[in-house]
Amino acid sequence: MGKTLAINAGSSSLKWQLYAMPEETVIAKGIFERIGLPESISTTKFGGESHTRKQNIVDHRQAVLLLMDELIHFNLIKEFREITGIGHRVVAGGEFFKSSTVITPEVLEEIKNLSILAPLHNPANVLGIEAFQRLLPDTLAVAVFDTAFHTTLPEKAYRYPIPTKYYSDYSIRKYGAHGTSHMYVSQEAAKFLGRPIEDLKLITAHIGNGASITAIDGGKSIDTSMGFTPLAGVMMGTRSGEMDASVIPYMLESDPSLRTAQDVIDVLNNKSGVLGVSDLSSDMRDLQAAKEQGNPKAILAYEMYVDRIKKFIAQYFGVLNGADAVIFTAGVGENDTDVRRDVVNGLSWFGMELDETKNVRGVFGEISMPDSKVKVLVIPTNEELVIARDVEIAKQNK
Ligand SMILES: Nc1ncnc2c1ncn2[C@@H]1O[C@H](COP(=O)(O)OP(=O)(O)O)[C@@H](O)[C@H]1O
Ligand SMILES: CC(=O)OP(=O)(O)O
Ligand SMILES: [Mg+2]
Repeated sequence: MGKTLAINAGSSSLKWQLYAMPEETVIAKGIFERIGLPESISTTKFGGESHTRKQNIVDHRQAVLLLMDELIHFNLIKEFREITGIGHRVVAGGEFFKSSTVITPEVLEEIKNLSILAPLHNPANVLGIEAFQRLLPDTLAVAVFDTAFHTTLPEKAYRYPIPTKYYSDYSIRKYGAHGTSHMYVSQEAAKFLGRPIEDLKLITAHIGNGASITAIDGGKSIDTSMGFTPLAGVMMGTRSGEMDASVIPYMLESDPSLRTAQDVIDVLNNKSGVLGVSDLSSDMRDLQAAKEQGNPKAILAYEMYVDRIKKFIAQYFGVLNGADAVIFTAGVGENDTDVRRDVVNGLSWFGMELDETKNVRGVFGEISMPDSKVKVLVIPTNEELVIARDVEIAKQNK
């Protein structure tokens, strides 16, 4: 019973939804974008209204304080204690957290220790958790891990082909990310197709600022494109994705502005991907606009981006030995009709046939032809709903 707040702290954003539970009614939702950059934007939506404000927000702690002010200001809650549960997205749970967990001081300590596995995300997740602990010290708080859904990966998929001691002594392996989203959209896809998920082979493409592709067999993740950290896999807004590891020491040797391995990783995490190749922006909307104007760097960045997504989907046709459906989700996957068209048409040999008339913005469900061997679906993700549901389970177990 009561109101539950679901917090999805990304590297530069904080998305939130306030729910009446257990009815799962959304009372309000919003997003703080461009945290740490000039002109941060906050948007709050409730009862058909939308309020947007521009202000400088230095970190996730300040975003939490502003969020609580807004909830009171817009009369969405009268006092803080109406919130009886808070769910926090945490990207890396390592091998330690296999499912959602009530946050205790020991749990928070462990989440901090796991920051090496998600350097852009876990520190932001921790700031969000700590800010709420100060404001609502007695409220049930639950951590929901991106990695939990991928704990079903078989060893052949999660191990790297390096000496065994690096796994046994240092836990170096593939952990994946975006698991909450891959799980949610795969379950929604099964409902949409009217088939039990146990009978389905699915490839889910979560393409947002961060992006990952997952192979799901019978509802279980069996391979995924992100790795030890969310740097691996496809090319992303600011991240390189897969590349030859030998480049790392060579960048260090050849560029005098780089002093440590961490400096190189910062370039690969924050200055690469679409931003690095286009020299323009990490945002797909900006890239599309520049591409329309014939900007050659933007065209190359776009072609590389689509190429990497195609290759990972093609790989997972191999891992699964065929698939019933490919699902697009997240900011780019849900909105960018060009990316979907070019990926699907470039994989037509695998049995995907796009229905151009259905491939429009805001579409939900099937965008393939009725007789397409592999269905192509667009399913909006909802990580916040899964988070709120896990808080509800924790409330009931209290
Ligand atoms: N209409 C649109 N067309 C193309 N891309 C879009 C559109 N709307 C959002 N995006 C892309 O979605 C990205 C954000 O996706 P999102 O899933 O919110 O990412 P994250 O959770 O990683 O911050 C933006 O960087 C932008 O590139
Ligand atoms: C793990 C990850 O990349 O998350 P996001 O897409 O929210 O940055
Ligand atoms: Mg996201």
